Parts: sequence; structure tokens; C-alpha cells
Amino acid sequence: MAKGLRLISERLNSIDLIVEVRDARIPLSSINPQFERVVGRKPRLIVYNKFDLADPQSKKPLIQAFRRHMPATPIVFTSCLTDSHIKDILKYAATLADPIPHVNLMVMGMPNVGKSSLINALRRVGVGKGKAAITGAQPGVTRTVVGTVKVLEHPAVYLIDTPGVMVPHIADPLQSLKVAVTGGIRDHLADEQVMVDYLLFELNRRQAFDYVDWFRLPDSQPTNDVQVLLDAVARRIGAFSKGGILEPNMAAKFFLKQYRTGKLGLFTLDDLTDLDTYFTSDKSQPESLSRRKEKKQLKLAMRKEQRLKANRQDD
Ligand SMILES: Nc1nc2c(ncn2[C@@H]2O[C@H](COP(=O)(O)OP(=O)(O)OP(=O)(O)O)[C@@H](O)[C@H]2O)c(=O)[nH]1
Repeated sequence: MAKGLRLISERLNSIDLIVEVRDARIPLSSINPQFERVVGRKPRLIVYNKFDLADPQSKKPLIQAFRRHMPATPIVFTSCLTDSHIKDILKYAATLADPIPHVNLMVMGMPNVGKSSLINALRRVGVGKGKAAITGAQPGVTRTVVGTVKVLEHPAVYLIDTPGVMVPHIADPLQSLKVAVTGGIRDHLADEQVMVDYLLFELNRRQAFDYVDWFRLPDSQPTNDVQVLLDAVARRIGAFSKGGILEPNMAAKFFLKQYRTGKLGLFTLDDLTDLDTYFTSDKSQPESLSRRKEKKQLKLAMRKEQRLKANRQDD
């Protein structure tokens, strides 16, 4: 994390525009407060990527809130899978080319938000060239600086690839869970069954009950009990251990994958009903924790979620 941020601040002088990538499914939770401090007043374009997986209704309140509170910062909603709105980024970058001869962009963001995919998409759309950066389903793939790549000929727009910025200390346990379920924390650091429990809670809250039929829940009824869900999923996908025992971990992995590929519906997990309060609140947070402390923090969040669940069942 510290190395990533140091590299970024070292390069900031030669950058004309920061392209900050966030996950559209967690438009607030994917903000990195340390990052806010490092980038300071540099011109910035915010890209809400993976919009193909987010609630389409989430766009309007975000655009309106940015207009009210950060009018100088443009925002774009993209999907790197379909190259949707990638051109808008290039168009905006091109507007900065006068009077400077060429524009240097830097893509930044939290792990797994799609930085490398965006770099590839910008190249593909801008100059019709293939892959410049390696992508991966697990966070932390973007490690090395690939170098400078041209993404537009006229005017000349160059892009500098950067290492992914690590998730900083996340004060709010719910925010940790959201980052984890959207893939921003390596899965082995988070308890997949707790992630599924949180997703189940969100699905039920939205009355998105498709999972009941798909996984043939008992009595065709929704459930609040993650074990009931995981048993049903395990049965449905044939996740049994040698002795014929159901494998909840395998089921949890499967369920998470369904969510992450949009098969359980298009959701925005952050609450966007009171963005004015969010934008006017003090978003500064303490310095980043070490990886060990981060892991401990996450475990505490998971335990809290489990306690909440136990209380829900007692009610
Ligand atoms: N559905 C969807 N998936 C995307 C999109 N952009 C990227 N992905 C997927 O998200 C995963 C992570 O993408 P990367 O481009 O490797 O993300 P990154 O930010 O470079 O990741 P790190 O290496 O962890 O920093 C990959 O499986 C991509 O295929 C998008 O717009 N929509």
C-alpha cells in the first residue's frame, strides 16, 4: 500500500489527468480515503466501472450529487466488458490537449475495480490495439508498471499503468463486507460463508427471490438462514465431499461467483439515499493498517456479522 502510494505521488508531476476507477456496485465503499489525500488537487475523472453489474438506477443520484458537491470532477459509468462509455474518457482527456501538446493519464483505484481492464479498453477503443495490462478475477494482479502506452493519436493521449492501490484501513465492518463480496479483498482473507450470509440478507431485503427456485430451497420458500441456502446450493451443484457430506464452502464459492457475474441481479450495495450527508461529512480516516491488522479487522467484522445473524435468528 505504502509503496503503491509512494509510486503514485512520485509520478503525479508528469500526469495531466488522474482516471480514478471505482466499483459501480459500491460507489462509496470503493473510495480510498488515503488516495484522496495523495492526489490532492490534480484534475481527476472518476470512472464508475462494472456498471453492467450495478443497479442502473444508481447513476442519476450519483450524477446529481457530484454536480452539487464536486462540479469540477466529471464522472463516467463504464463497462470494460462491452467497452461502454470508454470513448467518453478519451473525449474528456482530449479536451485537455489544448494548449499542452499531449496528455498523460494515470489510472488509479482500489484492487480489482478493473484498472487493467480499463487500460486495455482505452487502448482497444482509442488506437485499436490489444492488451497492454494483465487482468485477473482476484485482487492484486496489477503489480508492475507496464510503462507508457498511447491510447489516442490525435491529440496524443498517453496512459501510464500503475500498481493497484491496496485497500486501506476500513473503519466500517459493513464496508469491509461490501468490498469483500465485490472481490476487492482476496477471498482467502475473508470468510466466504459470511459473505454469502450478507448477500442473502441483501437479496431478501430487495425481495430478489430468484435464488429460491434456482437452488430449490426447501418448501420453495426464501430463507434467512445461510446454512439452509448453502445446503440447497451444494445439493444443486453436486458439492459433496467423499463421504457424501454437503460442502458449504464450495457452495459459498459458487454462490459468490453467481453474484459477481450478475446472475443474482444488478445491485448497488451502498445506500445512495442521502448522498448530501455523505459528501459533506468528514471522510478522512486514520493511516493504513498493516496487512495483519487489516485481516484482524476483517475477522472482527465477520464475527460482528455472525452475532447480528444469531440475534436475528433469536428474534
Ligand atoms: N462485469 C465486469 N467485469 C469487469 C469489468 N472490468 C473488469 N472486470 C473484471 O474484474 C476483474 C478484475 O479486473 P482487473 O482489470 O484485473 O482489475 P484491477 O483493478 O486491475 O485489479 P488488481 O490487479 O487487483 O489491481 C476481472 O475478472 C475482469 O474481467 C466490467 O466493467 N464489468
